[in-house]
Amino acid sequence: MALAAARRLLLHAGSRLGRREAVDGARRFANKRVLVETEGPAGVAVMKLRNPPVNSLSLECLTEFTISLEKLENDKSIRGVILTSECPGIFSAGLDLLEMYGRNPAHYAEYWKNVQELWLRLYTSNMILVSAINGASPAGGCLLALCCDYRVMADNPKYTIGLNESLLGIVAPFWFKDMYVNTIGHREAERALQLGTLFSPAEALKVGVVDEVVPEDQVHSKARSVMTKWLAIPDHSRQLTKNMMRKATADSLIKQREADIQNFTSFISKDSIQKSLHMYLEKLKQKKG
Ligand SMILES: CCCCC/C=C\C/C=C\CCC/C=C/C(=O)SCCNC(=O)CCNC(=O)[C@H](O)C(C)(C)COP(=O)(O)OP(=O)(O)OC[C@H]1O[C@@H](n2cnc3c(N)ncnc32)[C@H](O)[C@@H]1OP(=O)(O)O
Repeated sequence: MALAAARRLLLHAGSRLGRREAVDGARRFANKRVLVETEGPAGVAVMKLRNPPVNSLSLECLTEFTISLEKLENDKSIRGVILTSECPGIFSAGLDLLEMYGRNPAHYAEYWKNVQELWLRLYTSNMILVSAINGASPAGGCLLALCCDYRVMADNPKYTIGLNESLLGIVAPFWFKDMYVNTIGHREAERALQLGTLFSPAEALKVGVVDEVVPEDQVHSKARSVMTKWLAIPDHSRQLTKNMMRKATADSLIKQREADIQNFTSFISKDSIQKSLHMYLEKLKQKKG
């Protein structure tokens, strides 16, 4: 209930801000953790995640992201979205570990419902989505990129991308796995999921996790030029084709959303899984020295 009220408030605040910030035909609206600007080719919005330090997908961030996407979907002048990050060196650190550790089952269920919601919206969006991956992109960060129609990644060997859940002692759910298989094929996905592989940009390009790797200072211009190419395709034929390619994967979650929430909740609540997450969080802390 509280979340629904927050959602209404944010939608309202976002539209007021959108009007107030209109300058020279470029428009912007912002929630605390997501900034949306329309710039560049007509009909294109740039969506920037800004949840420092690492753009982890906290419940608030997921909610704001979903609302921003909903607003763009409802704006018939917007045909494409470039998804990127405002946090230096990080695209997104994925799901927020603190939402999955040390909480109660009701919280886990609420969190997972919102993860599902964002995924379904992104994966089935009618808009053209291009990701400009300008930093590290593990697990849920990789998931965001995989939802896009095209992925451009910065050529910086410090940045890695992949579904690394197994390294945390957790398991990517079937719909993460399905999307990975759809993108890189069964054998590569099987290996990468079991090993929790985080690919360098060059490796990611080789296996097909990303479509293009460009020098870091060209990620945004390349994403824009890719977008221009995709915009040249009639919307109706592109959208019907996208739907044909993605519907079965999305439907398999839609058919069992409740069961999936329950699976997640009981899995993540297990002592052994909480212990693994604790160890992983400690490792992240120790890394700092
Ligand atoms: C058959 C049964 C199946 C049942 C299955 C059912 C359901 C499925 C169950 C579970 C599915 C869960 C799916 C999970 C998906 C995820 O996305 S999990 C998150 C994975 N993310 C990561 O592994 C990334 C971890 N972070 C890093 O590697 C690094 O932080 C970095 C992103 C590379 C950035 O490095 P750096 O710039 O050096 O920053 P720091 O490491 O110092 O981090 C800064 C602070 O941020 C905190 N942090 C980092 N990542 C996260 C995160 N994901 N969530 C929350 N917080 C994070 C980090 O701890 C630092 O905090 P402090 O400053 O120390 O407080």
